[in-house]
Amino acid sequence: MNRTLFRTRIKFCGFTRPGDVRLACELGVDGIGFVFAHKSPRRIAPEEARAMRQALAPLVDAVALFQDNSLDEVRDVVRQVRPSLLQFHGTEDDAFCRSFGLPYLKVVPMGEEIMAPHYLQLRFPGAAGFLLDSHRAGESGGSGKTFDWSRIPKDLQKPYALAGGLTPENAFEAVTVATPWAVDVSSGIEVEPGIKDGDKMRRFVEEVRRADCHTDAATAAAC
Ligand SMILES: O=C(O)c1ccccc1N[C@@H]1O[C@H](COP(=O)(O)O)[C@@H](O)[C@H]1O
Repeated sequence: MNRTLFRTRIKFCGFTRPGDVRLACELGVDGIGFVFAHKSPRRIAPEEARAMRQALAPLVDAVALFQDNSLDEVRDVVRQVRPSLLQFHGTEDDAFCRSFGLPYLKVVPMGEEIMAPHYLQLRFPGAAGFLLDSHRAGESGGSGKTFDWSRIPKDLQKPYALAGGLTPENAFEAVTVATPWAVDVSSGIEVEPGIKDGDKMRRFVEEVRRADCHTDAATAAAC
């Protein structure tokens, strides 16, 4: 991909407080994630997410994150929260993921041997993109652990978001090494699960933008 003028998209995930959502939007984040996965310490009720959605700035995606939630649970979130993007971390198949009529990201667990890219494409033809996270299939995401970025297949046929253990300290390297479409972070910008740290959020965005200027000589000249 020609990365001149390219800007790595940033998603911050696992919000529980409207003030954190407002600050993330002011920092220029592209997506705000709300977690509905049962095992997560960041899990919120649809009613809470609905209230927090009001804090989103225009043109910022509200992302609803699930991990093997039931059809009715996802439907209820879609109805109440009106997310613009869904993110599935579990064993959901393409038919399930696309049945809500919204674009979705399917998580690829990088904690084990991954499917060949052409097979991923065949399994999830309806996915808007993939999200590469460090856990193994069946384990929870949001682990705060990185994986070996050199294992990312070169020929993924859709845009991908890089996740797993990203922090302000490694965001620059992550973007320059992996050149993802987007980065997604939860624990690396927190004081504790669900409680975001304003300074970490700001430094994370700064580091991604610094990397965007660095990855292409022409872009660097413009930055
Ligand atoms: O954030 C969670 O609690 C969570 C729970 C279940 C599945 C995914 C979860 N979060 C996602 O996990 C990755 C990486 O998170 P981290 O930065 O390593 O903490 C990211 O996509 C989160 O959206």
